[in-house]
Amino acid sequence: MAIGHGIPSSLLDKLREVAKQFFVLPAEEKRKYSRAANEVEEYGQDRVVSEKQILDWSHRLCLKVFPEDQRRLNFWPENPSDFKDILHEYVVKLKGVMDILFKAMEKALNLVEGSFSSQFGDNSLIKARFNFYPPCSRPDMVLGVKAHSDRSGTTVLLQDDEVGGLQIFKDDKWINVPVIPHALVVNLGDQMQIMSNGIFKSPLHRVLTNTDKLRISVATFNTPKPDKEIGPLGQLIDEKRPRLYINVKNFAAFNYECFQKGKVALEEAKI
Ligand SMILES: O=C(O)CCC(=O)C(=O)O
Ligand SMILES: [Fe+2]
Repeated sequence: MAIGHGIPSSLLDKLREVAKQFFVLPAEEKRKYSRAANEVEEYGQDRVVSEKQILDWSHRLCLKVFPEDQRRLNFWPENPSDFKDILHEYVVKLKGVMDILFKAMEKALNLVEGSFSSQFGDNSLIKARFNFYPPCSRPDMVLGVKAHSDRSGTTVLLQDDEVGGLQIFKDDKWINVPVIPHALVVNLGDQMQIMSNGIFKSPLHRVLTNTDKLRISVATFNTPKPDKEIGPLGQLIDEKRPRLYINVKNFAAFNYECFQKGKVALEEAKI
């Protein structure tokens, strides 16, 4: 949980506000931003891959924000009119926070500066995902997001300022993540677990639904460029800590392949 990250509270409030304004628009209006069936970006629900699948109780708007020239601006909401500017301002500031995070993680493990960030490449891929969880009459039956670990390198999450629901799995228990309105939740993803040779963990987490309140969150994922091969840093491999993972390119595709076979990517990447 990061406070003192330097992003003004007023900007975080505005981001949540425009997200809410978009989400409460009529379905017709939101459908303009719907993704194509084979895409994961833009507006929609879980991708349906099987008839037996239980869908998450959420809608999502997923937008590529960096590299800037890869933005698909026609999918960035026109309504509310300040959505685009506020998202841009937020992600520019957040990128700065992400760069500081790399330095802090490198320092924590006594690594040469740039060890992690160079594996991401000069123009790493950053996506913002707006999660909207409508009130749910049967919170005992369905989750807002099923248990998962993030496929990213690093994730920074802006939670709802009032409504909790996020839990992480630690010591065999689900633990509530507290709601601190202007804090950012830093969550490391699978690729950081691999790069750190298992020292940093990519935790399992999930989101509960609730009966009477809408919840909003904005998750921003920083991912190495797909053509970059990532793997455990040489500086973190020695006799006491042998290499735990193979090198992987395009982890998103690797993950999807594993998922199709009913396997877990982090397990498949183990030596
Ligand atoms: O809504 C949240 O608090 C978490 C969402 C999440 O885990 C995700 O988008 O990967
Ligand atoms: Fe997540």
